[in-house]
Amino acid sequence: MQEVSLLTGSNCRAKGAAPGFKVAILGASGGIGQPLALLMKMNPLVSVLHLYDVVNTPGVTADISHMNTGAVVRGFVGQPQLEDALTGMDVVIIPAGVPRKPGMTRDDLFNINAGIVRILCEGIAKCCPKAIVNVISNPVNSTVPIAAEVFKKAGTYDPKRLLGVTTLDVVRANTFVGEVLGLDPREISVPVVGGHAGVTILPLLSQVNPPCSFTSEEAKAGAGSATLSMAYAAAKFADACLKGLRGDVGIVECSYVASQVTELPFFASKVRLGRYGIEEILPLGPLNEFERAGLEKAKRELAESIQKGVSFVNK
Ligand SMILES: NC(=O)c1ccc[n+]([C@@H]2O[C@H](COP(=O)([O-])OP(=O)(O)OC[C@H]3O[C@@H](n4cnc5c(N)ncnc54)[C@H](O)[C@@H]3O)[C@@H](O)[C@H]2O)c1
Ligand SMILES: O=C(O)C[C@H](O)C(=O)O
Repeated sequence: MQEVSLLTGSNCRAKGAAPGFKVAILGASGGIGQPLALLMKMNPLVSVLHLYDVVNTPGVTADISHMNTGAVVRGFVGQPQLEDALTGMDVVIIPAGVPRKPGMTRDDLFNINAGIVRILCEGIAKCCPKAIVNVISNPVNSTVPIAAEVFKKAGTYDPKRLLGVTTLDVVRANTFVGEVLGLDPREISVPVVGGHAGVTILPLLSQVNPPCSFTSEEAKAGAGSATLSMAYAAAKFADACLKGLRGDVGIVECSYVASQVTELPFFASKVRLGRYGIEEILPLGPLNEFERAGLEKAKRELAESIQKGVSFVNK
């Protein structure tokens, strides 16, 4: 038996796909990309899963492809294969780029990740301009505006289809609130608005469902870098996008999107997803005094991060 050869084939079977959507993960060999690939291979709404990275996708693809779920998996490695990875995709998820090390801010990643996101989005504009794009790469507050500018330049920009993934903030907030209240985190729904960095992450604890109250000490949420919980959050968000595409009703998630909820061009808040991406951006709702002060701080930092992203593409 040649056991070794089982994991060395590059692409797997190209037929027998279940009906469903075509999803690409760009950065699929990374700390987020690999578990995200696993979770998307398990999603019954996915018929074809393309795994793209600049390294290691043949092995990851062969490994994931052995899961006997409906999605057909294909691997693509290196920029010459980017176009094939993207052609025909309904949803593209981008966790490509460097993560931060201790002591760094998410903005410290800008210099490397801005260029990576630009190249990938140029590929999307060319090969699957109608795809729903989920941006995970940090700093999300700038990489989403970068993606928008790239799509504008290519003439393909549709703000309804570009979404920054902030689900991890919601997932964390639900977990922390559940722990404090001694409730099942699946029953908790904390809207987290603003953006995805430092003071721009604004959990609206006054709107927690079921209603509850916190002391200011309890309300200090923690933070940290993540791969596995991020993969879970990204898979949850992508699943919501796919359910929207399928036509399910009442699909609402927080996301960092082109927005008129504030005077800023981008802002994270609850959005309703549908067949064409974002169908409605929901208002912020009533904020308490603490949250109103937080919102002002968040907006100041967000304005700079957005401008930095826009200038990067237009310099
Ligand atoms: N939005 C969020 O909530 C959130 C949460 C966690 C991490 N992140 C961000 O996600 C990104 C990835 O994190 P990670 O821990 O998976 O990092 P990682 O280094 O483990 O993986 C990144 C992958 O991207 C690949 N890559 C690099 N350049 C590429 C290119 N040009 N095209 C395609 N792939 C390329 C790398 O080869 C690597 O496999 C980081 O920027 C991190 O800060 C965002
Ligand atoms: O903190 C990071 O740099 C990664 C990610 O944005 C997170 O919130 O865990």
